[in-house]
Amino acid sequence: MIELQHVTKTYRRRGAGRGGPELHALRGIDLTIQDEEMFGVVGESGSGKSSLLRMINHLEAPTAGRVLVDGVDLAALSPRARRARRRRIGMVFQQFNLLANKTVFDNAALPLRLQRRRERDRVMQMLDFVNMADHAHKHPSLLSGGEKQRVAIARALVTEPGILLCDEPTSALDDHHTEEVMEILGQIRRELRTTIVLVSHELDVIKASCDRAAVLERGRLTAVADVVAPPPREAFATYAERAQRYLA
Ligand SMILES: Nc1ncnc2c1ncn2[C@@H]1O[C@H](COP(=O)(O)OP(=O)(O)OP(=O)(O)O)[C@@H](O)[C@H]1O
Repeated sequence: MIELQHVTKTYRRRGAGRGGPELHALRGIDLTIQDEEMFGVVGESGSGKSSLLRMINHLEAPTAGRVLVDGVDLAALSPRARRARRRRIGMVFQQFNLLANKTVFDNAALPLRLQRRRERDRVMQMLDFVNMADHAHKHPSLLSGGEKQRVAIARALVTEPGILLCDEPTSALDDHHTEEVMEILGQIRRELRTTIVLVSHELDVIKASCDRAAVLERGRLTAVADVVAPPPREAFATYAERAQRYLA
């Protein structure tokens, strides 16, 4: 379970020195995310979505309030214990953040290598899970955006995290690759029983995948909505066919 208890995050405005004006990115957020939920976070640009996500793995520390993950406050741990806990939380980003000079395999293996673990089977298993095992020897420059994101997901999962944080994972992708990535996130949740927190400004993506979603406005939590799934979409053979039907 993830609990945010009256979390506030204040930044010094970019370029402002000490004593300069402050920017309130999050204001008094109270929020509980249950195990195995697919939980959305929506809001306009600058509303605090990424800041909220980065609180959960303590990439950012709250200015006030507490963040508990399975009852543990990461801020109260030693740096070493915090690092160990953080490994139980995976993260994927809009821009994939793959290393260009490493193969798909080496990119996916990176979190294990950092722990001096060589578990080839585990890496291949995760690449297989995201349907990228056949591309293991390739470099990222040869992959489509959707394929890159699938490798980034395999990398995030390789240490078997109980929580996966996704920061705009489909925002750089076209519709087809967005569906592919969202299908995989659904599969992760169903088969690996991972709790997923999904930040997106794309309401369609949240509606199609999440159980509940937090709505942020200028750093405040304005609602936590129970998401009602949309009616099944018509299946179209091609993007062109769908575009024609949608636009007409
Ligand atoms: N490290 C930082 N230093 C100063 N200000 C920051 C920092 N990180 C975020 N901010 C500011 O905090 C506010 C919230 O930013 P955040 O990135 O959390 O919002 P967001 O909803 O994820 O936006 P976007 O969708 O554009 O990524 C913004 O005004 C942003 O400029």
